[in-house]
Amino acid sequence: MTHSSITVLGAGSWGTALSLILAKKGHEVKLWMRNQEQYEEMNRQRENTKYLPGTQLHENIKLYVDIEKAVKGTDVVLLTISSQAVRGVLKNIRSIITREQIIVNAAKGLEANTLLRISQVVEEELGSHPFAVLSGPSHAEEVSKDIPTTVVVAAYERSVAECIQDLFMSSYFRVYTNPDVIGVELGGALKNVIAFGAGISDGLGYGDNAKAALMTRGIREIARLGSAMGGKLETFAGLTGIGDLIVTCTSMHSRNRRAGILTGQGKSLEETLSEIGMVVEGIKTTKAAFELAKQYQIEMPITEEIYSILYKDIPPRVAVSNLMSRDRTHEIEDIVDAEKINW
Ligand SMILES: NC(=O)C1=CN([C@@H]2O[C@H](COP(=O)(O)OP(=O)(O)OC[C@H]3O[C@@H](n4cnc5c(N)ncnc54)[C@H](OP(=O)(O)O)[C@@H]3O)[C@@H](O)[C@H]2O)C=CC1
Ligand SMILES: O=C(CO)COP(=O)(O)O
Repeated sequence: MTHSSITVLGAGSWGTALSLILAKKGHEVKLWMRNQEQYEEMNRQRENTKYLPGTQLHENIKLYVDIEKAVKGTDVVLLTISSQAVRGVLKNIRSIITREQIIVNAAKGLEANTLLRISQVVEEELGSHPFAVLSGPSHAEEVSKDIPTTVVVAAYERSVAECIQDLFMSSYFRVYTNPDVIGVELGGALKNVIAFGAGISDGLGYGDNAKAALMTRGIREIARLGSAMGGKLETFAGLTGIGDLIVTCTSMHSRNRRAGILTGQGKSLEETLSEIGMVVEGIKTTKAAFELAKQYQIEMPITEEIYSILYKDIPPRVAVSNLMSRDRTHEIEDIVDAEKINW
């Protein structure tokens, strides 16, 4: 196996877990963080006590606060900061990064003020650049314990997708490829909205029926908007769509779901975010998805109600009642013309 050097931008839970996979495979990892205190603490403890406690950092992981030193000369640059931070970080590396370095995005969100996918943000900031996106059902807490996990990598060029597939593949981390960059990006971002909703349902004390309803109707919303925006329907039935939806709607590791639970229990958004203390991508992505639904004229009732809870202070129970009292409809009428169905 040839060994590569990889820059990981963002030492949160995901950046640390992905660094561990790569380091254990013998790659040289340069893990960058912006915070000097975190850098000193992590260097001392060889552990990310804030974002991923309980896992020792592998010796192949070197820590950096100087972004120039972290980015210079590596083969791959992995983005593991929150989606809203990506543009700012890219601006800082614009004059350092070269076209030989593949950018891999692992953040799952949409840029709130522009409604752009991360690949579009990369293109705006760096122009045409080799790019891949890594997504799928993969909680950092489990990956860092070598628990079997599957993900998908999408890129415009097959060689780039396969290069990143080979980079990450291990005995416990299985990587599939997919040419559908738009679908993989949107699946990963939009599932956070539904996971937040699933959490609200749990916080209200509802049961498994309500959760199953949200997940099933939720994936339809994701697929409707995602395909209107250029993603392939099959992608949303895969790891980035239904796969990630299952894991985030059901796992207590999910920050989106946990934030939803606190919201359903009546906590304010401020209280919720301070209690979670980590990035909750679904909050900003809900707003972006709501606006995109309007732009593409796509019906997304669950997303609209979650938007109302978050941005119009509608009580969660009222939002549920709004969903349950919608006009009767056919289950698949948005895909098949109801008049043409053979009863
Ligand atoms: N955790 C997981 O299991 C998974 C997460 N993801 C995705 O990965 C992305 C990161 O999530 P995760 O690691 O969990 O988040 P965390 O909350 O654990 O960490 C976020 C990291 O981003 C850094 N950051 C935030 N803003 C900036 C900025 N402006 N400049 C530089 N660094 C910044 C934080 O640094 P600081 O401490 O200085 O604020 C921190 O290191 C998200 O998009 C998430 O959806 C995807 C799959 C799995
Ligand atoms: O995307 C994830 C797992 O696949 C992480 O989800 P959360 O951000 O909700 O924790």
